[in-house]
Order: sequence, then C-alpha cells, then structure tokens
Amino acid sequence: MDSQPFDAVYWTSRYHAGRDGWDVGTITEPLRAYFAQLGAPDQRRILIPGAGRAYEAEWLHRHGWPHVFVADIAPEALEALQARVPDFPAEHLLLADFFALQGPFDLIVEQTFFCALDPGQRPAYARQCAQLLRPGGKLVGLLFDGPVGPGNEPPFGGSREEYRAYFAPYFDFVHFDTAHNSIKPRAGRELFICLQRKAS
Ligand SMILES: C[S@@+](CC[C@H](N)C(=O)[O-])C[C@H]1O[C@@H](n2cnc3c(N)ncnc32)[C@H](O)[C@@H]1O
Repeated sequence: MDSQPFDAVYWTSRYHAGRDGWDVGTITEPLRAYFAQLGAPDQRRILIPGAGRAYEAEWLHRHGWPHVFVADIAPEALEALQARVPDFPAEHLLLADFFALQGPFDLIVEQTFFCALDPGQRPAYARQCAQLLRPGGKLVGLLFDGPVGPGNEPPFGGSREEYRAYFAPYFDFVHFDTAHNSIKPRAGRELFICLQRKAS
C-alpha cells in the first residue's frame, strides 16, 4: 500500500490538515435516492471502499441494513464513523487497503474513491471490484465526468470513454449517465453509474 503515491500517510495528513473538501458532511442525494428505492433491508453484503467518514454507511445502518462494511486506509475516517454511530459493528470497520480486500459482496458503493486513486490504478480498481462482487452483483455510485483537481494530486477526473474501457471487460452497463440529483457543486459534473458484474 505504501508503495503507492497516495498512501495512508498521505491521506492521514490530509485529514489532519483539514484538506478534506470532498467531505460534504452527509449522505449525498444520488446515493440516498438509490438506497431508498432498494426497499426493505435484506441480507446483501455492501462494501463502501475509501469510505472516508462514511455517511452512506451511517444511513444504511440506521435504516436497518445489517451487512454494511466500510474500508479505508486512514484510521481517522473510520474513527469518525465509530464516534457518530457507536453501535456500528466494529468488525465491519476495515482499516485496510481496498486492493487487499476479499469478497464476496453484492453491492459496492463508489463515491470520490475512484478519483482519489492514482490514475494508473484504475484498471486494477475495475478488476478488484469485479473480483470482490458475486456474479450479478453491482458497482453503484458516482464518477467525475471531466477534469477536476489540480492534476498533481487527488481528485483526478476522467472521461466516459476512459471509464468504459476499464469496466467493460467485467461489467454490463445498467446505467451510466449524468446524475440528475447531484449536490450543487457537482451538478452536471458527475456520472451516476450502475454496473452489473458479468456472470463470467
Ligand atoms: C477523497 S476521500 C473520499 C472519502 C469518502 N468516499 C467521501 O466521499 O467522503 C478518499 C478516501 O479514500 C481513502 N483511500 C485512499 N486510498 C485507499 C486505498 N487504497 N484503500 C482504501 N482506502 C483508500 C482515503 O483515506 C480517503 O478516506
């Protein structure tokens, strides 16, 4: 993990310095709306990688979803969730590198994690999502559509064509279009994606 340019030391120092502009302090509307339409909680195993302070995990937990897992390499992020939601299962807080996780999961939730990785890791991200999901499982969330950030550190943007190339070998594209309910600063600048893991 620490051989990567943006490692645990890097992310921990961003949290300590308060350089955490990605953190909007609550679940974002696209994910809230997606979760809400799933209906009653079931036994699905849900992974939120690069979860940060994990407001999505809090929402799911408070709405009765029993198998929600969060993973992050920065302890601050997980500690913040634990402090806000003391009854969140401690064994579901994974202080771990996404690329070292093991499945299976039914749903992976993406929000400002893909853009936090070095772009050279994107093919490995798509492959690891596919490996972590059961066939038929879904990768759902948001990807920046176009350039973001200064270019020398996260967040890193990208294009639909680029993203399609990473995911097409493993996923069917159920939904892949501009989000209609983004938070204001991201309006028109992010894609809502729902990708279904191919059977083989
Ligand atoms: C830009 S933040 C986004 C946090 C959260 N998803 C949000 O939207 O508030 C990226 C997060 O990914 C974590 N991270 C970076 N690389 C990681 C890796 N390889 N495995 C797990 N977490 C990682 C960082 O520590 C950081 O909390």
